[in-house]
Amino acid sequence: MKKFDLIVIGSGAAGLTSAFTALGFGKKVLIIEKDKPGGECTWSGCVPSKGLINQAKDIHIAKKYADININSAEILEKVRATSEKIYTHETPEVLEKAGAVFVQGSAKFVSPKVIDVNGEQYQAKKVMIATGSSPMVPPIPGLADVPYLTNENFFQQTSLPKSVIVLGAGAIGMELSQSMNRLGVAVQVVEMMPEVMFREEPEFSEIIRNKLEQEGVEFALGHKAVKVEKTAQGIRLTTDNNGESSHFEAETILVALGRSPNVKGMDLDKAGIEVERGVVVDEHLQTTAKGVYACGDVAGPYLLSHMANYQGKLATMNAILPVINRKVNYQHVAWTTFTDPEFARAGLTEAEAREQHGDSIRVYHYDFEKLDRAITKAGDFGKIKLIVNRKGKVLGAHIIADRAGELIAEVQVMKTLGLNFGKLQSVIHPYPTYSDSLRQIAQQVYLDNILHHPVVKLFRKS
Ligand SMILES: Cc1cc2nc3c(=O)[nH]c(=O)nc-3n(C[C@H](O)[C@H](O)[C@H](O)COP(=O)(O)OP(=O)(O)OC[C@H]3O[C@@H](n4cnc5c(N)ncnc54)[C@H](O)[C@@H]3O)c2cc1C
Ligand SMILES: NC(=O)c1ccc[n+]([C@@H]2O[C@H](COP(=O)([O-])OP(=O)(O)OC[C@H]3O[C@@H](n4cnc5c(N)ncnc54)[C@H](O)[C@@H]3O)[C@@H](O)[C@H]2O)c1
Repeated sequence: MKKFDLIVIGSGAAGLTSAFTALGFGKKVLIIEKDKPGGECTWSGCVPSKGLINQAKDIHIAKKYADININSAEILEKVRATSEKIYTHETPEVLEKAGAVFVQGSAKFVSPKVIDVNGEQYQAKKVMIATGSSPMVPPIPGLADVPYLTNENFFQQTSLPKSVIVLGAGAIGMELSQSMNRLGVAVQVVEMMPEVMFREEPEFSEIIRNKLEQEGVEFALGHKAVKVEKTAQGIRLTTDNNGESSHFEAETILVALGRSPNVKGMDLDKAGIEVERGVVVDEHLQTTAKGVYACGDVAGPYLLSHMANYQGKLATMNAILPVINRKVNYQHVAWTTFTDPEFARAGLTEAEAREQHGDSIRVYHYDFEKLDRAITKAGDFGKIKLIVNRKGKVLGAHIIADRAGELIAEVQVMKTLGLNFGKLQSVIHPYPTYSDSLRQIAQQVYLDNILHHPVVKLFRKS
């Protein structure tokens, strides 16, 4: 039986980070992958979705100036070419050149440290589960009998449909709905919650929905999908809205209702590895089997590429260098939804901040109507909400703006390093820039820090 320091199962964002971390420490690493390396991010997630979003944005702008003939077959070809380009950094040859052994096939546990692939067994001192997640397809009557889309087959289509029902107004539903609509597809979004992106700052979710509605995306909120039928033209969806039935028709349906961890067929029970919402891990990312770790979507709780990287590195260090044994820390998590405008977030919503810190929090609202850079580009829209504690340290930030994903990074630095946001007022920002908005908010935080200082308060009272 071939022996390794670390066996990594899965080579998406989490598995690749894990493998490269261990290789960096000179460890003998086996990567087992049932498909091509790269995982969801490269083939059916971040990369192709952003490829589509960017092309749809270009076309949306161009349509203001000219009649554009949209060829969705060509657009999807370009999207796939982008994935192939990223893949050139992740091929089995690249992985083997970096020192890993790559085996193609589905991994199954024989015992905690022995893995079977295609009938051959491999042993390791430590094992990393990084098998990702798959679209969650609930047992809605009739759904299994119609040819539905998920992120897994969406980017493989030869062309876009004329009309689509998008089930779910989460990150996938919102990003793909806007892009498809901009590319000429009639889009109806069906969401069971009363607002889109229900985990986000509510007033910001509403803004982003209004933006998509203005462009022509239709929303049915508070509608739970209950039945799907095939029709001559495509499909018919029945929903339940507080006991009332409604019907929606379209050529096809896209299911974007959340994710399930990829654990089927892995015989995790033979290794004593427990699964609940994902593979159960402790604060060191070790599973219920000693020496077996898990990272990325299969473990959760944040199903994001950068969190897969973060966890992949931490879990691997804990596995191969046990003296380190760091605890996972989710205090400073940020993400961006790549609608146009983008919607970025770091930390708590206002309600969460109030619940945890009481009414001592301070909330700042900033509108790009005040920002010279935005004024120079007519109609440039942007809003920022910043929540700080009584000391001026960031608890949460929410930004809707062009390139909000870049802007949030500056807030994220202040937040993660525990810096008083008011200090940013003394940092020279180029003019005219979007990031100058953050300096302007910092100016206000700085002044309020002074006004809220106990000594100043005393003087102001007297
Ligand atoms: C449409 C869409 C857009 C997204 N956009 C973003 C974004 O903009 N930003 C962001 O941060 N996140 C985004 N995400 C989420 C991101 O794609 C995932 O969080 C990330 O890819 C998870 O990485 P992973 O390594 O955990 O899993 P995966 O990338 O799924 O990798 C798991 C790998 O394991 C392999 N595997 C599974 N089972 C086995 C087995 N038994 N044996 C061997 N191999 C196996 C799979 O083939 C796969 O290659 C998006 C997701 C979707 C669906
Ligand atoms: N830009 C990004 O970072 C990005 C982009 C896309 C996806 N992702 C990741 O992928 C994950 C999965 O995305 P997703 O959009 O599939 O899931 P999600 O959990 O974000 O959204 C699913 C939505 O479906 C709704 N829903 C569930 N059952 C329903 C039913 N029967 N009828 C109507 N609505 C129903 C839910 O209320 C929810 O709003 C996200 O959690 C995110 O972490 C990230």
